Amino acid sequence: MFSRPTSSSMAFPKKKLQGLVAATITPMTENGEINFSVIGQYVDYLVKEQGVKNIFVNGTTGEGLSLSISERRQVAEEWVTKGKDKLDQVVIHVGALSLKESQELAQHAAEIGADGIAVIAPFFLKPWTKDILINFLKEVAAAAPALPFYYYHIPALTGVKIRAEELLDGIQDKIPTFRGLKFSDTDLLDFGQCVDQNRQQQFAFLFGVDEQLLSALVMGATGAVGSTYNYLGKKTNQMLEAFERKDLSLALNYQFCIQRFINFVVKLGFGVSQTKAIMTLVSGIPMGPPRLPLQKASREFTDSAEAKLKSLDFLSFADLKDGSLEASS
Ligand SMILES: CC(=O)N[C@@H]([C@@H](O)[C@H](O)[C@H](O)CO)[C@@H](O)CC(=O)C(=O)O
Repeated sequence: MFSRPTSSSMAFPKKKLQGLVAATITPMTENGEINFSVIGQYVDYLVKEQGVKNIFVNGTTGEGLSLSISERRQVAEEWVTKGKDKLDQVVIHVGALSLKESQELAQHAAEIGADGIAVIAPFFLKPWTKDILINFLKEVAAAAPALPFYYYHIPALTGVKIRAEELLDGIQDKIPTFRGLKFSDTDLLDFGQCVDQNRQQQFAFLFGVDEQLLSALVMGATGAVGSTYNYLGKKTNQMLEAFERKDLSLALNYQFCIQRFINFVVKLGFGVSQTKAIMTLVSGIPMGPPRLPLQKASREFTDSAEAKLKSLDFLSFADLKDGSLEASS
């Protein structure tokens, strides 16, 4: 299944991770098994229909922490294999409660030729200080010494509230492979200070709250990782282009439009299950149900989301593929 040279013999990718990064969904069958058969089609959809060429695998959206270690390895391999010569970068989230498991996944990511690894803070027995968290991350990063390392900051889910700004202070002395931050939090003071205090570094600052991306771009975000880029990648890329051209008014129009959709679904109850249902609807690729403890999105949710997407002109009726509703009944 491995189709790329091993990373131990490769230098870091020359290009900094930037632009949109889709936090991939892990497609599943109705029986709850991973549906590897649609991943090739999923890659093509992201690249051709959404203009998204970077992915973040086995993260929150990918239900990475709900998969077994063996499943995580297989999912990572499938994305790397199917993304070869099509995707720019494949970053694998290898965070786990067990340091050993995290190291095993990091090493595996290097072996299969992934472009980077990311790690969340362990969230059951938690690190309570910056130094302890750094020690954990350092041990994981050391298992893949040739891969760029990203810290995945998502305090609302991990419960680890150590500020990213504090963590980044001197981080490369401890973790030489550190290349950036995936910041999934709404604290723009913390995010802005991460950028401001590390201007001399070439770090990637990847923002993870899709509905607030424009504000983060103003603060210096160099890219974004998120669930909505699976199906709103094209729209968000238009916002990025407007921002690049310094057409802030147009960029704001795009952001507001995206916010209208996210605001609508958040009020209905929005999470990974709903992301699976929306992606099935928009792409026509069956994403299947989520794994317990998550519950499948209701038919009512999907119908409302579909109506909203149409009213915002995010898809024409022709964009809806046959059978696209099957996973949301
Ligand atoms: C809590 C959560 O799932 N946040 C999403 C966002 O993309 C989020 O779905 C979006 O901003 C809508 O609220 C991402 O930050 C998660 C992510 O990047 C991942 O799946 O690893």
